Amino acid sequence: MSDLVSQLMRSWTDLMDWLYGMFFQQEMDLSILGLPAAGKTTLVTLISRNEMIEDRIPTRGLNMQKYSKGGVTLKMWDLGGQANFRAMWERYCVGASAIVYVVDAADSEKFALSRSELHDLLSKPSLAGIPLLLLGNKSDLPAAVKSEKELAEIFDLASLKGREVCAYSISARNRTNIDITLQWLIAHSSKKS
Ligand SMILES: Nc1nc2c(ncn2[C@@H]2O[C@H](COP(=O)(O)OP(=O)(O)OP(=O)(O)O)[C@@H](O)[C@H]2O)c(=O)[nH]1
Ligand SMILES: [Mg+2]
Repeated sequence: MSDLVSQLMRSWTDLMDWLYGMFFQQEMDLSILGLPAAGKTTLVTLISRNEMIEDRIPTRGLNMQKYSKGGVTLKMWDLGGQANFRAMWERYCVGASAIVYVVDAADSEKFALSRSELHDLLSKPSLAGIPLLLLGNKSDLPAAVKSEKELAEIFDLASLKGREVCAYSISARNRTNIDITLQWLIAHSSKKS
């Protein structure tokens, strides 16, 4: 009986999501950035296809994958992290609803470089005011910094003024905190019809 009730509730929620989507469809462009091997493509593939990719294939240039729920479609622009691709990060962030900056929270040797790339990017006047979500990925690894407060300190997020800023500890591999990540993106991205 309770199975039937929960199934009916799910169908009702799906119907409401679909109806809402028919009338209030919104599309958001998200730029997913970070140093090589931070886990950007892994995360984006998990969100859009619910698949965990194991092969390490560095992104050359960019690729785009979508995720839709209810009336919201997230267009996730996954940009390559190698030095020669970083030059185009700014171009793909202009006009974005939010910037998602992924760091390998277990690779402390790269924190300084990752922080300076983040701050260089966000100092561009063309990107003023765009919300930032910093994701400390690979929380499944023992060496990972898992405290969100510590991540915010390491990446000096307090100095970023004039925009929404948040940090979450996640694991794309273990699917940890992916739900709150999606909630933040949907709630904090500026709305575009
Ligand atoms: N342990 C662990 N490994 C992960 C996690 N997410 C990604 N990885 C691994 O990290 C490596 C790099 O992942 P990618 O998603 O290709 O990294 P990327 O940020 O897209 O890298 P570029 O495209 O080169 O900029 C792969 O071997 C992934 O399997 C995670 O949450 N935990
Ligand atoms: Mg990639």
